[in-house]
Amino acid sequence: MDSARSTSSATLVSRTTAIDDPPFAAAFDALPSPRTTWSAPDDALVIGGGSAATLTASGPDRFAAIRTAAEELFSSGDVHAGTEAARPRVFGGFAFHEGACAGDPWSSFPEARFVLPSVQITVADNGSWLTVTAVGDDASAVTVEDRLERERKRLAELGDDRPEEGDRSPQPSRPSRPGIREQRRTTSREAWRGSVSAAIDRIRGGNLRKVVLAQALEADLEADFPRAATIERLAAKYPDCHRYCFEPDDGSSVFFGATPERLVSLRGRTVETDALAGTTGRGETPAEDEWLAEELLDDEKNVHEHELVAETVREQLEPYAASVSAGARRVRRLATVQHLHTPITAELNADRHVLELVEALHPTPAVGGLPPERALETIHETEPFDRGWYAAPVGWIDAAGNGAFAVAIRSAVASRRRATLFAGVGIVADSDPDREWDEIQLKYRPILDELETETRTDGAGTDETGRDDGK
Ligand SMILES: C=C(O[C@@H]1C=C(C(=O)O)C=C[C@H]1O)C(=O)O
Repeated sequence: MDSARSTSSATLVSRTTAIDDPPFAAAFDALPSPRTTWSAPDDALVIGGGSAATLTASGPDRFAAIRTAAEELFSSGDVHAGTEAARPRVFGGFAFHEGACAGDPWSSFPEARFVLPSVQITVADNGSWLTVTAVGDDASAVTVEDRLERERKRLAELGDDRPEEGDRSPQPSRPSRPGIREQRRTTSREAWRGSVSAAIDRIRGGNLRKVVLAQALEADLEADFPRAATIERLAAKYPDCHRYCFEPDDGSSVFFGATPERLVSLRGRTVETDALAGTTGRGETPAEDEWLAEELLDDEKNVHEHELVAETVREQLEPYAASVSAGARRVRRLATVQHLHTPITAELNADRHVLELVEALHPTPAVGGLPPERALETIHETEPFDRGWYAAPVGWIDAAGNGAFAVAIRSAVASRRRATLFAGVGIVADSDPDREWDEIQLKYRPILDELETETRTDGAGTDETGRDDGK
């Protein structure tokens, strides 16, 4: 049954104060669960803790249900945000499809869940801010302002532990990477070849144009998974990506990642989105990188795979838009892979809520396929694991219905001693199962590099495939 549940009932009270730049890991560790972090190249860094209100929903109507619940939550408010970046926003995400959160490691993740943090740290271009928010009959300006002052003092004490400039005394080091004791794949190389061939048969049979097939990799960790340190390292390594982390209510695990793919951002009537599909590796040298990029731009199979996405995104936006325009196709270079990328912008023909666009666009053929129903059927029949929030929309919504959503790829769920990683590839008629297998290994690298004790520098994935060829 579909459901929408909100723990909010009455007024929202929110107060913000300017603070010194907080030490990320100490601030993250000091906040209560459920914690959220969000940062993007054109967005402030947010670290949220606790919940002033939680919106959850399930079933096919989960997008509309969250929208209604968010509109209700934001319908009345006593807000002194001080700066735009610290205005009340709910942060969260959706399951890839209905029923995707049934099994491990997703059982604590609802099919849609957004949290209005009770304490939020915002690091924006114009400084750092601390916000306290409460919702409900007993929320009052006095109690929120009291709490703000207490949280400010607590945070300032964390900041006191930082070295003075020029202080050369030994500093506590970041927790190191946990190390991997054992890895298990959901899909053997043989099973993969079989699934890709079957998908290609469907495509050649005319039923399907493209399908994105994914795998999961379960890693048992040698030491506890260091949440804050991992998020910090991903932020340093992937400054051009959307970085996200979401804890379920019980804080028992965390879904996190650094994705190059924006699903949609809406500000007023201006929409920005990306078509991102078609992949090659990184070279050993700048010249080799260039050569691989040129080859990718000219490669018929990758360009076809990419154009299916770009065309579909444009078509899906058209009913909502006064104008849609696409930039030139280019190559997006990341630490371990390079992708074909087309930036797409649109002006809407009427005021819309960002979740209307999220629902219209998800899943794009970059993570689902074409036609969507056939692709989803193929995914269901093929993948032996639950996608959960992998490859689904994650982001934020504000009171005006603006928002920013990313596609949650290059991601994993980690509990104390276990991480489950996800990666997928687009299959078209002339895909080669072994090359697609190799591409999946490259797409695990951003997360795997944060779990293994030794970081490799070549980015080619040979170590991983060499140790375990998936048989
Ligand atoms: C599905 C993933 O990536 C998607 C698939 C791509 C491809 O097939 O070339 C490229 C980028 C993403 O749109 C993933 O990383 O898990």
